[in-house]
Amino acid sequence: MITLGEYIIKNQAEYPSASGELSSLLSSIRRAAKVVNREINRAGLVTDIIGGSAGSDNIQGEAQQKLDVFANDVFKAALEARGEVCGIASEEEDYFVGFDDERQCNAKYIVLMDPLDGSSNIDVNVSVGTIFSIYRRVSEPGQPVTIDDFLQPGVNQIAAGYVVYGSSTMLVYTTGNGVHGFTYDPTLGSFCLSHENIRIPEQGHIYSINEGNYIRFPEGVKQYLKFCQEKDDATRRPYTSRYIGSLVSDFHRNMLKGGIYIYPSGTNSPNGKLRLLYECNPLAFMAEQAGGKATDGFRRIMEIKPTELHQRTPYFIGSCNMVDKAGEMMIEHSAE
Ligand SMILES: O=P(O)(O)OC[C@H]1O[C@](O)(COP(=O)(O)O)[C@@H](O)[C@@H]1O
Ligand SMILES: [Mg+2]
Ligand SMILES: [Mg+2]
Repeated sequence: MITLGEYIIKNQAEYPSASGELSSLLSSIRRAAKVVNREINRAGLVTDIIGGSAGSDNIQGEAQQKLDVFANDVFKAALEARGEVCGIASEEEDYFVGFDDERQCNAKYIVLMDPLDGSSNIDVNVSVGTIFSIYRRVSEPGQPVTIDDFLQPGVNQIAAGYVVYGSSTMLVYTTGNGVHGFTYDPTLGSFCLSHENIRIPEQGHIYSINEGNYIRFPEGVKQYLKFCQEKDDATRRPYTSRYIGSLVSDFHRNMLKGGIYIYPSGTNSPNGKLRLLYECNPLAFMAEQAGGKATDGFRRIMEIKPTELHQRTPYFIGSCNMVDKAGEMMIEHSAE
C-alpha cells in the first residue's frame, strides 16, 4: 500500500528539474484535509466550529456554515505556513489574500479553493467536499500578488483536486499526468492509493441536475432531459437520475461510473450558480485528464478567460459523449 506522501515523492523523482515546492504544497493540503475530516466526522454535534450557521454571509450573499469558515481557516493557515504559496483566493474570502512574509513573497504558486463544497448537506450527514486549483503566479517573485495572478484561464492550472468527505474520505488530484485517488485509512492516519489513473467512461447512464429548477432551464437542457428520460433499450435509456446536491460528490460518482452533471443557467440566474475559478476549472481539469469533458454548454470551460474572482458559469461536466450530446441540443435550441 503506497501512501499519498510516498506517491508525491515518487512522482517528483520522475522530474529531475522539480524543486519539490509543488510536492510540499500538496502535502500541506493533505494535512489540512485530515484536520477538516476530523471535524466533519463529528458534524451533527454542535460546537464552536461545527453544527449550524456561522451567523455571517460570504461576498456572494450566501449564509456561511461554521464548517465553511473552519475549513477556510484550516486550509488557509496550512498553505500560508508551508511557504510555497504567495496568495490564495477562496469562496469564503471577499478578495484574494496575498501572503507577505519574505519566503512567501518569493513563492511561485497561488491556490484557489472552495473550502467546503455542498454546505447545505453538512448538518444532514450527506457527503461534502473541498476543491482546490493551483497555478504558477504571473507576477514577479518578490512582488505582491495581483488580481491577474488569479484571473488565469483553467488551461494554465498546474494541479487541481478535491477531497470528498463521504462514507470514506478520499483525496483525488491531478498534476497533468492522469487522475489519482487516495482513500483515508484512519487506522494508519494516512491517505492510501486506491484509485490510480481514473478514467471516466465515455458513455454513462446517470444524469445529475436539480430538476426543481426545470421551468427556468434553457430549452436545450429541457430537450436533453427529455432525451435522458426517453425509453430506448439500445442506449440503456432512460438514464438514472442521481443528485446529491454536493458538486464534488456528484462529480466523483459520475467520474467513477460515467454520467453527466449539469448546473445550467436559469431565467433567474443567467450564469448559473457554480463558480468558474474554484469549482468549475479544477473539476474540468480533472475531467479532461480522466478522458471526460467540461463546458458551459457551448465553450470549453478551461478556455474561458476569467474577469472576476467569484464569477459564475453554466456547467456541463462528465462523460464526453454525454457532454457532447447535451452541447448539440444547446446549440440546436439556442434561439428558443
Ligand atoms: O441546491 P442547488 O441549487 O441544487 O445547488 C447545489 C450545488 O451548490 C453547491 O452546494 C455550491 O457549492 P457550495 O456549497 O460550496 O456553495 C454545490 O456543491 C452543489 O452542486
Ligand atoms: Mg461549492
Ligand atoms: Mg463552498
